[in-house]
Amino acid sequence: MTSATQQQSPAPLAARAGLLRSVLINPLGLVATILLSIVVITAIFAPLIAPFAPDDLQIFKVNAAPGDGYLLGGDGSGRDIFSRLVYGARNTLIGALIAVTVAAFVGVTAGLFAGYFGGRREVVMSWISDGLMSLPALIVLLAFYQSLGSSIEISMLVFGVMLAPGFYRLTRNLVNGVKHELYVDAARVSGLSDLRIIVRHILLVIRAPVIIQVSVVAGISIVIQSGLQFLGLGDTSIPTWGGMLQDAFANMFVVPTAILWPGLAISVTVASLVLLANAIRDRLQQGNRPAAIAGLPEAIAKPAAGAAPTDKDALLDVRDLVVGYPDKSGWTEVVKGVSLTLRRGEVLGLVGESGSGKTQTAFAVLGLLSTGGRILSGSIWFDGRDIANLPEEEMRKLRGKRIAYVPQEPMSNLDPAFRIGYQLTEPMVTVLGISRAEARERALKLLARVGMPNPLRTFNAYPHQISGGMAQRVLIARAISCNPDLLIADEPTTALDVTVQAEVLDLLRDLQAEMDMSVILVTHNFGVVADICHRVSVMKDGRVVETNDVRRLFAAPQHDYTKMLLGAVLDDVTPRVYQPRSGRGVAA
Ligand SMILES: Nc1ncnc2c1ncn2[C@@H]1O[C@H](COP(=O)(O)OP(=O)(O)OP(=O)(O)O)[C@@H](O)[C@H]1O
Repeated sequence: MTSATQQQSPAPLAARAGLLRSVLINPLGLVATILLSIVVITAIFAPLIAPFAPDDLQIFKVNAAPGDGYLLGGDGSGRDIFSRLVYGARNTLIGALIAVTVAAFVGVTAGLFAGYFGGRREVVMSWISDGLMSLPALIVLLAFYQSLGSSIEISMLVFGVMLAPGFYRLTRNLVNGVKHELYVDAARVSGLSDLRIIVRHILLVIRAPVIIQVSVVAGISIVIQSGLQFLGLGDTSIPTWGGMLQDAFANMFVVPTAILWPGLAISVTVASLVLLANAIRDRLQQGNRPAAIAGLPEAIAKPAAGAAPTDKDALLDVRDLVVGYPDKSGWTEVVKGVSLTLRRGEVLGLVGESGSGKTQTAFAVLGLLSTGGRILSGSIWFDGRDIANLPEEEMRKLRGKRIAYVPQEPMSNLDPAFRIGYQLTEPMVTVLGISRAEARERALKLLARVGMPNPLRTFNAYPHQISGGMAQRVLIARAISCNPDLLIADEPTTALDVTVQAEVLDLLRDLQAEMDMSVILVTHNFGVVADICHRVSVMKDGRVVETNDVRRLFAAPQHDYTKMLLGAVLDDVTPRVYQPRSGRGVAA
């Protein structure tokens, strides 16, 4: 299934290509990119742009005013400030580039290997990193300056090593977060070498925060480098922004404006680097939403509300629901005009082959479509109110309290950091507004009700201390804890073994009858449908091809696709047909 809880896999190539475009759509990102491009182009083409050589002295132009032969005026030695600024960009950027390259190369390489292999390698590298971090960088730079001379390149090289621990820690933590992902295990199983896994599967996934760090560290390097040069610690024969600041400062009372230009160049460059980092971060926080969304016409996303259903017994009435995701050419419809009705106390099975749109229909009702997904048209009437495209704040009030959800993967839906008890009581305290003590009492009763042999032990356990079947029971307990009117269960037994599947289905059936809940059960298993559902809708290619009572559907399927599905299943399996407790169900 395609669900919000599915394992994340590396971003697709299209999304990666979209990063630059999305950064440029962000106004701050665009401004930062333009400014940085100007600085970089200036640095690269300095000899073509600068009208004079940086050390060209003209005795008559000492402290010349702007425009008097020199665009930005002359400095105290009669050199062109503009030309020195242009060449200064080149030297300053080279210094920053050295520091960033060394820091990123050393830090990221060490972080990748320490994070991936762990053990003693990680311990030793972490010691070195901690040791470097404990040194005062400026003092170390001054010491190196004393022993190795005035080369700013060497200073920046040393500074790069001092900055490497920042990259190391970031990379190591990121690698620790992804190295146990299933796709990394799959790469290992398929026989790829560690080096190839690190480069192809890990570095690629963690690259974004590293890029942000590069941007920030480049800014810091420019500031530190300029600071050192301002203090006179650098080769004064080379034009740099820091060196120009020093010259202008010494001459400040004669030409006060001269300090403005290098100051402005440093500030604009550093600010652009920081803004660029922010724009990348903003983009990453949005997820992989394609840039195409922003350009799509709003009108397409407005659903037609239609009239409210007249059947008072209908709790949910989905009409002509169309769900789409943006792609390069517009919208791809994954649900294409689905209509469903669910009466109070009824269990409706939603069946169909993989990719037929069952989960997307269920998620549209829950208001939980993945990033970019929209209800393009149609309506979802829930208890007399159209909830299609309801604001998230309103939807949140419904979810949990009136509409609950049981997912397919129980383990990945429990937070490993919190005890089961907390995860059960939290929604009750928030949604029902009851006290913690009351919620605890209810949670223990619920755990007993869903068949936990020792409710108190489960209440105090962490998710890793219980089995998959127990976790699914916990999630069912959590889903029903606020007495919802509608329960949406998305293949709730698929991840469980066969005996546990039957127990969980029995539990769901009993709870549904006890609480007279309406249930939508998403499944591709006709055995499950026969076991628990009153009615069933069969989906194919985003459409409902047939809706019928379970018995009638099994006895006389109308649509060829239903016949084909049933033919495929019933060859081998005899389903347990549901014995209803209320009059609404299907007679066996
Ligand atoms: N985030 C998404 N972006 C684009 N398309 C998506 C997205 N999520 C799902 N789809 C597409 O929607 C279609 C329906 O998916 P859905 O998850 O509803 O299928 P399903 O019937 O529940 O399948 P399964 O039984 O395998 O869970 C599929 O073609 C899928 O590729």
